[in-house]
Amino acid sequence: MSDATIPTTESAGAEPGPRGTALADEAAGLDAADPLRAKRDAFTLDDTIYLDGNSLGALPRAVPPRLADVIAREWGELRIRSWEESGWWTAPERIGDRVGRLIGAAPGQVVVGDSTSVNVFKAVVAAVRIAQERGAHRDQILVDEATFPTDGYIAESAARMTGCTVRPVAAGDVPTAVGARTAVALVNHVDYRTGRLHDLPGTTAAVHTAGALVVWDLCHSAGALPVGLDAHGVDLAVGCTYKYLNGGPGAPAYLYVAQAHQPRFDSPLPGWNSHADPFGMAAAYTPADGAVRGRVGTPDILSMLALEAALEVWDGVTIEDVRAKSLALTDLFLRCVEDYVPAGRVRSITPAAHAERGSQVALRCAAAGEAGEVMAELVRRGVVGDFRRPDVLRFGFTPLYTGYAEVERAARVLAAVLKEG
Ligand SMILES: Cc1ncc(COP(=O)(O)O)c(C=O)c1O
Ligand SMILES: Nc1c(O)cccc1C(=O)C[C@H](N)C(=O)O
Repeated sequence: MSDATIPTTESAGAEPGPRGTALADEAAGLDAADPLRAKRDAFTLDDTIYLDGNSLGALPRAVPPRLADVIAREWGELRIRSWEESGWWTAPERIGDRVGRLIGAAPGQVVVGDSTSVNVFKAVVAAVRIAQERGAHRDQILVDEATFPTDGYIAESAARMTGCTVRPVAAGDVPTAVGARTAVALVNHVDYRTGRLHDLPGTTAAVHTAGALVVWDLCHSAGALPVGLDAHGVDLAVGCTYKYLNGGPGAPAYLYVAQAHQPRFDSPLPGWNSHADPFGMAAAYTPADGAVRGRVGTPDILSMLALEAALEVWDGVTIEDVRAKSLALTDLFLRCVEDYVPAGRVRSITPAAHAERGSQVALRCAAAGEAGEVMAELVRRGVVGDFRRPDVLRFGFTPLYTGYAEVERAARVLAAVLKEG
C-alpha cells in the first residue's frame, strides 16, 4: 500500500451528491472537535485510508523501539535471566490484566497467550466440564450459527470429546433456545461478517437462568466498545489482540475465566505453565490458582511484549469515548454511502440501530461477483477494507486512528468505483 495516495474529492472522480459538500464540511468539523484525534500520531500510518483494523490493527509507534530493546538487551544480554528480571515469566497475567481493563474484567481473570482458536477450545471444554458437574444430562453446546468458522470447528471437536452435540442457533435466539440440556453457549459478541452487536447482558442472563454457561468471543468487540464482562456476570470469554488492540500479526489471544469459576476450571490443555509449581517438575499435575490455570506452554515473548507496548496507546483513553467515536464514524460512513453511491448498488447488512452495531460497516453488493473486484479497485485507490466472499465489502473503523474526513473520502471513492463499473 506504500504507493497509495489519499484520493482527493477531485481525484476520486465522484460527483458529490446534493449533500456532498455539507458532509465533507461536517467531517472536517468532527475531526476538529475529536477528543481522540491526537491518538492517531501514536500509530505508523500513511496516506492510505485504512479501514481494515478489524482484521489487522495498525502499528503503534511504541512497538519497534520496545521490541528492539527486548531483542538486544533482554534476550541478547540478559538471556535466561530475563524470565525473571525482565518479567517474562509473569507477562501473560500482567498483560492479561491490562487487556482486562478494556473488557471490564478486574485483575486476576485474564491470561494472554495462544491463539483465539486454542482459547475457544480451553474455554468450551472447561465450561462443559463445569456444566456437567451440575448435571450430567447437559449434553448440548449451542453455537452461534453465523460464527467465525474456527469457533464452530473447535466446538465440534470439544463436543466429541465431552459426549455433547453441537446445536447451531442464531445468536439472537440463544436466550430462547437454551434449556435444561444446554451445557454451554458459544456466542460472538460482534458478528465478523455483518458487524451486528449481540446482546451480551441479556443473553448471559438467559443462559444463566437455564443453568448453563456462556463463552463469548470478543474478537470484534474488544477495543471497540464496552464489554463489561464482570458487570454482566460472563462465565468465560476469549478474543484476539491483533484487531482493535493493535497487537500485531499473530499477536497472542486471551482467555477470561470469571473468578467464581476458577477453582473448577479444568483445562483440557494442562501444560506445565499452568502448574502450581512449574519448576518442581513433578510427574503429577496440580493446577495453579487463578488465571494462570489458563496457561499452557512457554509464552511467545516477542509477540507478547509487542502487544504490551501496543497497549500503551490506551493510556488516558476511555472505552466510552472510543464507542462514541466509533458510532459517529459508522453513522457518517452510512450517510455518505447513502448520499454518494448510486441507488441499489450496495445495501448495508450492518444494523442501523446503535445498540446492534459494532465498529464496522458491511455492504452487500447487488451485482453478482462484483464485490471482490470493487474492493481490489478500492485498495488500488488507497482505501483499504476487505472482501468477504461472496458479496460483502467490509470496512472497519478504529476510533484511535480513523478520522472523519477519511471516512467521507472513502465513501466518495467507493461511489466513484461503483459508478465507473
Ligand atoms: C470472531 C473470531 N474468532 C476467532 C478468530 C480466529 O482467531 P485465531 O486465528 O487467533 O485463532 C477470528 C479471526 O481470525 C475471529 O474474527
Ligand atoms: N487472523 C487473520 C489472518 O491471520 C489473516 C487474515 C485475516 C485474519 C483475520 O483476522 C480475519 C478476521 N478474523 C475476520 O474477521 O475476517
